[in-house]
Amino acid sequence: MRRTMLFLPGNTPNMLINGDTLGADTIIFDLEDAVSPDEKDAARILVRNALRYQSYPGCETVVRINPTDTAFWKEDLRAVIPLKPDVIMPTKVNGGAMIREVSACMAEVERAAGIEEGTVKILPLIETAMGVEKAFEIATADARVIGLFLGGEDFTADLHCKRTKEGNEIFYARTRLVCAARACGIEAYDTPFTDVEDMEGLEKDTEFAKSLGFAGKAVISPRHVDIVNAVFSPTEAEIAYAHDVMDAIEEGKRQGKGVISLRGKMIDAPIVKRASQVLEMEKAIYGGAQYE
Ligand SMILES: CC(C)(COP(=O)(O)OP(=O)(O)OC[C@H]1O[C@@H](n2cnc3c(N)ncnc32)[C@H](O)[C@@H]1OP(=O)(O)O)[C@@H](O)C(=O)NCCC(=O)NCCSC(=O)C[C@@](O)(CC(=O)O)C(=O)O
Ligand SMILES: [Mg+2]
Repeated sequence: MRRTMLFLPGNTPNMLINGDTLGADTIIFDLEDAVSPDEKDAARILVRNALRYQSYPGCETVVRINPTDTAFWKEDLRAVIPLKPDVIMPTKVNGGAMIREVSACMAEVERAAGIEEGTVKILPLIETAMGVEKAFEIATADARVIGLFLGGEDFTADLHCKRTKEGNEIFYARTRLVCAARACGIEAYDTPFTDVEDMEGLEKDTEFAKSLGFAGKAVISPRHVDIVNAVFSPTEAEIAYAHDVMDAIEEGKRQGKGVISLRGKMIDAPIVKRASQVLEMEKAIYGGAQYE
């Protein structure tokens, strides 16, 4: 479950220290664009120490590394992989070859550190026109890939267009990523909403991302966590309905029927599939059935 993925700039110790207490499902230690080139070494040491000395219970840990055309990315991997973050996020990913290159370097570091090869996963950040066009190739490039993550700011810069709150300019990229990810049985995660003060805009943007099929969204501020978590969590009514669907389908089975009706609406296999997804989320969030 990755409803919210909170970015923590790697060079800000106060943000790294309490990252897991802010309610996000995932925290992303950033060594890339939130860190200026002359702070890269310091940030790498800080993130390494955070992974070594802090524990982040209940939070997935991701490290966002620098692009493969920089002098930094291999150093990033050598510094953090021995501390076993859950996931590495390569940046400006524009094809499957880049993922294989990162994965090969990760394997080298894993072997040297005595860690089973393949332990640390990959969540590619797709934020170029080429990356969007090659989304499926990226998703299938390596067994470590666990999802696709859209970066709207760099993507619109690459398109030479303005990023707007309405998001028409990223609509194609959003749907393309969701479709490529789901075609491979993995999930897509949406770009952050960058206006820290606009909670109404955040909620609208998050609702829209969810309606397209995204499983979660990045956030840059702890103030955004509750809204994004709420949007990506099933409501009480959705959970109650999912239980009713399961009860109804069981009753239908007893009566030898594949299709039944619940409060005047047809219930068949896709509806049952969606209901079971809601119940899985209920279990993941509440540790069991919350409403029966
Ligand atoms: C935005 C802002 C400067 C606002 O600052 P403000 O000072 O106004 O925030 P306030 O709300 O006043 O802070 C109140 C208290 O919360 C603490 N606090 C704030 N943020 C926190 C946080 N993230 N984690 C933990 N703690 C936090 C703060 O330390 C303070 O604590 P305290 O002093 O104790 O009261 C700040 O949030 C921030 O730096 N965010 C992270 C930015 C970042 O990582 N960007 C890179 C990743 S995105 C990216 O790269 C996108 C992409 O890759 C993809 C694409 O393409 O889309 C691209 O290409 O663009
Ligand atoms: Mg970016």
